[in-house]
Amino acid sequence: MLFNVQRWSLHDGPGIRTTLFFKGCPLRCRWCSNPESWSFDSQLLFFRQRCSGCGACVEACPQGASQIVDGRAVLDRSRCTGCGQCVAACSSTAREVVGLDLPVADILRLLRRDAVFYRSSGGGVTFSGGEPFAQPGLLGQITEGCAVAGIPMAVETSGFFDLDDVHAILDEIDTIHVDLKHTDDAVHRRLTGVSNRLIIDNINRLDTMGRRLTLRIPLVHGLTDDASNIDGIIRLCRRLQHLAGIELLAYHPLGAGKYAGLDLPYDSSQAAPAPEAMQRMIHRMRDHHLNASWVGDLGERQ
Ligand SMILES: C[S@@+](CC[C@H](N)C(=O)[O-])C[C@H]1O[C@@H](n2cnc3c(N)ncnc32)[C@H](O)[C@@H]1O
Ligand code: SF4
Ligand code: SF4
Repeated sequence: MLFNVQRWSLHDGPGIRTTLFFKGCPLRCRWCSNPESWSFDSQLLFFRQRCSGCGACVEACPQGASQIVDGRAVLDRSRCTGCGQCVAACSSTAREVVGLDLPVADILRLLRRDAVFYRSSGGGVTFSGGEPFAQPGLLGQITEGCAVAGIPMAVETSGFFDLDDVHAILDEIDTIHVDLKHTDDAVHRRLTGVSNRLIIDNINRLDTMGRRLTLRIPLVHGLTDDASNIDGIIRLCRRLQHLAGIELLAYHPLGAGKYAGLDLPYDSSQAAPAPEAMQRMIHRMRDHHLNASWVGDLGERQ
């Protein structure tokens, strides 16, 4: 299952791209801008502040998951199946279903339609998410179709996957971006819910296989921008033989509103490091002859 297909994307790799967002992720990064990607199932986003209290959703819901309480709808998520029947009924646009169960043939048709733009711009398709490698069956069928159609492929991954399971898929993918959120395992567990051992192991194994990868570090002030993390990343990168570069991503709050729509808590005190601190980190990495750059929210590079 996907949760979004973004055409004409200019920021997820070279040229004009189509980005496929895979639904489902084994991590729970505190700052994640795509919380609607976490569950592998279709889900309802419900924006209560837009609700007029008309009750149309109560009528439409076959599960009895919606009720009107104090003039506004209340959603019982333990009953909601994400079927989406209430979405069309809601004239206040307070409801949206996330989850696209598209046949692979339709996805490939869409990509082939844009192939002319990929060719003229050096672009292609980018697999993002969520975690694309958490759905190896779907990803494998798409990469196979893209390889036949000659469509260049890139991936944005958390690095948290079983490399032996996705070896053949990786062989088809031209450009690899792997995140490393924190080099300290205990901190990584606290911030993302999982150990970083598999991720670091995969980065080292990909390098040993001769794969050129770009390492991405999301920088959240007070969580991932500490000197020991930056030093750990420098140490790791200096050992890699085929590193294409390091991209520092400053935290942005663009996903904050979606947490409320999913009834998930969000820490709105999170912030990006100051621009001068970002520059200092980049210079520190460059002092170690690492090709580091700062990629802004709109993909602009410094
Ligand atoms: C949404 S993730 C999807 C791919 C994969 N799950 C991962 O984490 O690499 C795509 C990129 O967005 C970054 N990202 C996620 N939330 C962010 C935020 N609030 N601010 C800045 N970058 C963020 C991630 O670090 C990752 O590099
Ligand atoms: S998505 Fe389906 S189950 Fe959930 S509230 Fe709407 S109609 Fe009911
Ligand atoms: S790994 Fe990526 S998609 Fe998953 S929670 Fe972290 S930032 Fe979000």
